Amino acid sequence: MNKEKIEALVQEGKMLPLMEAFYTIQGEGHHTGTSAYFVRIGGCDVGCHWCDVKESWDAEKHPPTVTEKIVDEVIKYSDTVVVTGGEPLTWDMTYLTQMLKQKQVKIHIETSGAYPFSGIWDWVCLSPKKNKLPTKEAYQKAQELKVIIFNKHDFKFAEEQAKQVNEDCLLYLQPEWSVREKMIPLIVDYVMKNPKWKISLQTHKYLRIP
Ligand SMILES: C[S@@+](CC[C@H](N)C(=O)[O-])C[C@H]1O[C@@H](n2cnc3c(N)ncnc32)[C@H](O)[C@@H]1O
Ligand SMILES: Nc1nc2[nH]cc(C(=O)O)c2c(=O)[nH]1
Ligand code: SF4
Ligand SMILES: [Mg+2]
Repeated sequence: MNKEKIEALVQEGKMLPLMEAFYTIQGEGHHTGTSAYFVRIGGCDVGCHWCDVKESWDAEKHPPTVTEKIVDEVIKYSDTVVVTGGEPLTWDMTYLTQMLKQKQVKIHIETSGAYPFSGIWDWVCLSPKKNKLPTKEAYQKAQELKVIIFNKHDFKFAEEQAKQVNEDCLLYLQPEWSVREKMIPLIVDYVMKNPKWKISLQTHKYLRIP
């Protein structure tokens, strides 16, 4: 297939730059501890300095993969998929999620919400970033707000973000991994004083699984 044809299919969401896909345990947030198949799609321009998957940023480094093939792999492993990245909303998620729904898969997304919302989702985990705030639609669709705490100012950012989501949205504070030792005591204290929040830890890193 020539380059133009591939680019056109990627634009339509019929091919996607796939970085990796793996069956594991959801390590973070509301569904922590539950098995799921992860699909990590390359491409992200948000630029978080502490991002733990910087290799995902450049979409050109990840091979355009036929969306049906991604779906065929998912159903071999799990009835639940977590679509992550990179930033999955860089791409049109309509086709991928339609194909997954046809197979009765429960579809979760991990997103910064920074790009136009697309796709049909059973669970939206929104993790807003200061340098590129979520769209209005992302705030409305989020079932879970997961704010990363890198420094003290991030508690204020978390409260501002909590005002934007719908009233049923679950609220999580997650320590940035490299500063976890310093920030966990502050998060513990904050959640005890502000019980609408819960703690989310990257448990897969403690478990040493993908
Ligand atoms: C790698 S991102 C990919 C999905 C999407 N771009 C986003 O940021 O939500 C997946 C999750 O990991 C979180 N994350 C990334 N780097 C982290 C770090 N160093 N410590 C804690 N959480 C991190 C993100 O905030 C997001 O909730
Ligand atoms: N086990 C596991 N759980 C996760 N939850 C969100 C992840 C992500 O990178 O989006 C992630 C991940 O990379 N691994
Ligand atoms: S938005 Fe997500 S993938 Fe993009 S840099 Fe930030 S944490 Fe990494
Ligand atoms: Mg991760």
